[in-house]
Amino acid sequence: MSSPVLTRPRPRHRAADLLTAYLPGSFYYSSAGGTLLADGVVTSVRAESGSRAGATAQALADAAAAGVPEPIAVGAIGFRPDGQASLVVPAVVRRAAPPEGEAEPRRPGVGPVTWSVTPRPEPEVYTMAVQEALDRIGRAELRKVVLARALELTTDAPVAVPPLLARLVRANPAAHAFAVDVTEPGDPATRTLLGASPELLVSRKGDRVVANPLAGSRPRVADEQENRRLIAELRASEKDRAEHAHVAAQVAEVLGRFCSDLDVPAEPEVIGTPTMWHLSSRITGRLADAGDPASSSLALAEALHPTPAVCGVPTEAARRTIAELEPEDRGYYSGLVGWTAENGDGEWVVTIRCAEVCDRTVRLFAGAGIVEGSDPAAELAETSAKFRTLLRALGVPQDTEEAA
Ligand SMILES: C=C(O[C@@H]1C=C(C(=O)O)C=C[C@H]1O)C(=O)O
Repeated sequence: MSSPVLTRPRPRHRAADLLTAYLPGSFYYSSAGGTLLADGVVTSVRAESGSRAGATAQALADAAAAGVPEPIAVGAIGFRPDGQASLVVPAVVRRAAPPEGEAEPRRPGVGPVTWSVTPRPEPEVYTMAVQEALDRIGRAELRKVVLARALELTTDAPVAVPPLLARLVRANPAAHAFAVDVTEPGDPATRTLLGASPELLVSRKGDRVVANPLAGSRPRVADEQENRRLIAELRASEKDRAEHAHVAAQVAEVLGRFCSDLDVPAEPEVIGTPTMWHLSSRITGRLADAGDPASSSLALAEALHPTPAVCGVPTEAARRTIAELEPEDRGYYSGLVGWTAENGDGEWVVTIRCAEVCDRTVRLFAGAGIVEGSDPAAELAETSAKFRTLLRALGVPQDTEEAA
């Protein structure tokens, strides 16, 4: 560890100022709970998969012993257990209230930019994979699997991340917006993972925990009457309710191991983002032993990951199916991103509606849950709709969007 860092007593900042102050290399996170901007590195947490919560707790204890006041760890963990992670104890942490859509600073737009878009794999290959997954579900090899696909966008100049992040936050201040430095050796420039996730994996404050799994979706359209029809259809759809029930049941089962009280809604509700409608279950609980390191926010997040919102049921069969049917490695997509404090409090979200930006290239991922009754063409359309969160922030024209 490097020498202790001097931090002044924490001033209150304006959310808009923290967004303006963000530069690639920093960690930004905002949600309805507040805004956080973290800079500098006291320690990088190095840990093998599965033990990241333990290594992070150790790094936080070391930082506190070295004089860092109220240290936190921030970062992202990839989808695969043996995949990458980027977790640090930052030197300076600034916090502010939640972002407000109106009051955001005016930042220059991203465009006009010409993008070349490459779907990976081709849409027909994706629908064939969905059909293969349906065949496996039909043979009872598994009950649910989430299949994802990627879009690679390239332009002729380096992509500016700060205005892109500002547009994501402005478009949906209630989303869990994030930007994380995930640069790897050999990258030609800083690599940033950024996005606006609607899905809370777990948050913890004292002995209170909240998880908000989503699954079961419809695209959101411009016409309000059609939106009302889509919401009613989603609420009534047996297929979507089954897809959602898998996720809510697994999240409740895992949290139940740590909680003395757990409140699981009997029925999902429908929530909206600017681009999608989702079935949602807000699950709340009280930890049996908040002082147990196994109940820190990151330990809970690792225990929950991967939920069937991004993997499937049973988990191992779904993992194998994903490895066999998805040609692209997911990297950080469908992992977790967030922060954890020394006392165990923190907030982690599912890394979706996101992209990795490096130099002139942007890589987007989106997935859809496949269960008995899924239609390959509808699942392809669902992934296209999910790409829109990022495509709109990038200013990609509608016709290019439709081609995706
Ligand atoms: C996998 C994604 O989203 C997840 C899958 C959903 C679904 O299949 O209905 C809905 C919300 C998310 O839990 C994604 O956005 O890439």
